[in-house]
Formats: sequence, structure tokens, C-alpha cells
Amino acid sequence: MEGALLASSLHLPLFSSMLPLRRIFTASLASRSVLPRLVSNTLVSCFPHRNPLGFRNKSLASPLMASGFSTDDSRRPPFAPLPPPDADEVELFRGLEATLGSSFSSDPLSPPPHPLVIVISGPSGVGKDAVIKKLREVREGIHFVVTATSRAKRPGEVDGKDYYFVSKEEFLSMVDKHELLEYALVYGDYKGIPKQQIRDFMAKGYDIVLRVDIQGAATLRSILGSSAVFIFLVAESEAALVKRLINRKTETSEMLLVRVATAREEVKRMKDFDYVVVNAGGQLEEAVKLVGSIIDSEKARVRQRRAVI
Ligand SMILES: Nc1ncnc2c1ncn2[C@@H]1O[C@H](COP(=O)(O)OP(=O)(O)OP(=O)(O)O)[C@@H](O)[C@H]1O
Repeated sequence: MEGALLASSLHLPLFSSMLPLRRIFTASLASRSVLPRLVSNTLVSCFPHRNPLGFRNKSLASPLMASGFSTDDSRRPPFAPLPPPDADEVELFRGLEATLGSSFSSDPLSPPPHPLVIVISGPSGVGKDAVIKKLREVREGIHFVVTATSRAKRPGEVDGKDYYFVSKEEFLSMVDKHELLEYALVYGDYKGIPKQQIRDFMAKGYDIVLRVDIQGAATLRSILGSSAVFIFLVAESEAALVKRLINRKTETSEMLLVRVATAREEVKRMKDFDYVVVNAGGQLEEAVKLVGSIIDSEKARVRQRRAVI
């Protein structure tokens, strides 16, 4: 009894230390003999008249024929041997086509990319306009939606390019006619996105960039869900953002206070976005490059986003 206990206590660690060896041994047995037989038997029972890869070339098919299924199929063209690998490109190409039994298509293998809707947002003064202006210079195939606004034009802004500057009455009439995808009252001024403009450019294959504040981005997320790409722009720090706003010299001190306090809250909404891009002081081009890379990656997605406006 004592001996048996001693033996089992000695054997257990020995047995467990041998487990990895046992696994390797079993795996190698399986890979050398059992698995190939299993695979070929399964294929034979599924495709008794065909070789499983559809080869018409006996030399390629023969290893798979070992377990005894035949290639005689009266519908097949006569057997043609594959040209040697040093044959010229055309001969080899044709030979491969003949062996596979169908010609190679030159159609693109990837589906045509669907126009993207890209929402760029971030706190006031972070550089949304600056990033979009630069992006406009360096990328083609994007339509930058011109927002309608009831706010007064700033020096240098052009009607129809920077914004559609409309009166409050005109803006509210657009709302009544359901012409806006989204609109909001921002710091006392209305801002809204005209739908038709987006539809027209998407129909022509353009990607769409929308520039909205955080409140607008939240509304768009509820309308578009994950069918659009949401990018959150941030400054490198809160202090940098405040200095940028001060230096823009477009706000009174009271307006600055509201924007800065709001920005603090808005940064917390970053988690509702798909991407964050830092627009650091003096590094506008890097930020724009990153936005471009995001657009490129989105275009390479296997499952494309499909926004319907
Ligand atoms: N990377 C940067 N480095 C330095 N200055 C910048 C950078 N990006 C933007 N700015 C400047 O910061 C100020 C604010 O930028 P901009 O007006 O583009 O912000 P915004 O997010 O569009 O603001 P708002 O939402 O209030 O319209 C501008 O004077 C702009 O020139």
C-alpha cells in the first residue's frame, strides 16, 4: 500500500512532465498519417467524380488522387500539361487558365468604395476651420459641406464658401421645410447642415466632410449611428486651447469665458467619437495628415460604412 502510494506520488509529476512530449508525439502521428487520410476520405465521399481543387492537370491532381478517386469526366476539355515555370509570362498565364478551366478576370478584386461621411468636431477654438481649410488644399474628392448660419460674417469669410450667411428668419424657414440634416442654436446663432447639398455630392461619388460643434456631433451620431466617421479634434492641452482662442481675437472676454468653460465639459465627450486627432500648436499639417490617414484607412475597410442622408 505504502509502495503503491509512493509509486503514484512519484509517477504523477513524471507523468505530467511527459504530457507535452505525448502531445507532440500524438500531433506528429496525426499530421503524418491520420489527418491526410481523414481529409482525403472526406473529399472523396463529398466529390466522388472530381478532384477537390478542380485541377485539370494530372500532375497537380495526382497526389490527391492517391486514395483512389477518378478524374474521368467527359465534359472536361482534353488534358493539357502546365508549361514549365521558365516559360514566358503569356504562355504560363494561358497554361494556368487552361488548367483551372476558366480565364482570369481583370475586374477589381475590391468592391468600389462607398462615399464616406466624415464628421469633424471639437471644442471652440481647437482649429476645426483651420484643419478643414488645409485638408481642402491637400485632398481631392471631398465635398466640404457649407453650413448655413445666422451669425454675422467674420472678416475674411466668404458667403457660400465658409458658410451660407442667412438671416434668422431665412434659417427658420429652412427648418420648417425639413431642409436641414441637423441644426442648433450655438452661442446665440443658428447653424445647420443643408441635406440636398450632401445628397448631390454623394451621388457624384464625393466623400463628405461635415464640420460641427460637439452638440451637433451628438445629434448626427443619433441620426447616422456608425454609418459615418466621427473625428474629435483636440488641442495639446487646455492651456494651449485657451491661448489659441485669446489670440484669435474674435470673442469678447465674456464670450471667451463661456467657450472655455464649455470646452472643459466637451472634452469629456471624446469617448463618443471614433478617432481623436491632436491639433498641436504650430503642427496643423500633422493633424491634417492624420485626418487624411483616417480617411484612407476607412476606405480600406472590408465592411464599408454606408451613410444614407
Ligand atoms: N495647429 C495650430 N497651431 C496654431 N494655431 C492654430 C492651429 N490650428 C488653429 N489655429 C488657430 O487657432 C484659432 C482657432 O482656430 P479655428 O477658428 O480654426 O477653430 P474652430 O475650432 O473652427 O473654432 P470655432 O468652433 O469657434 O469656430 C485660429 O486663429 C487658428 O488660426
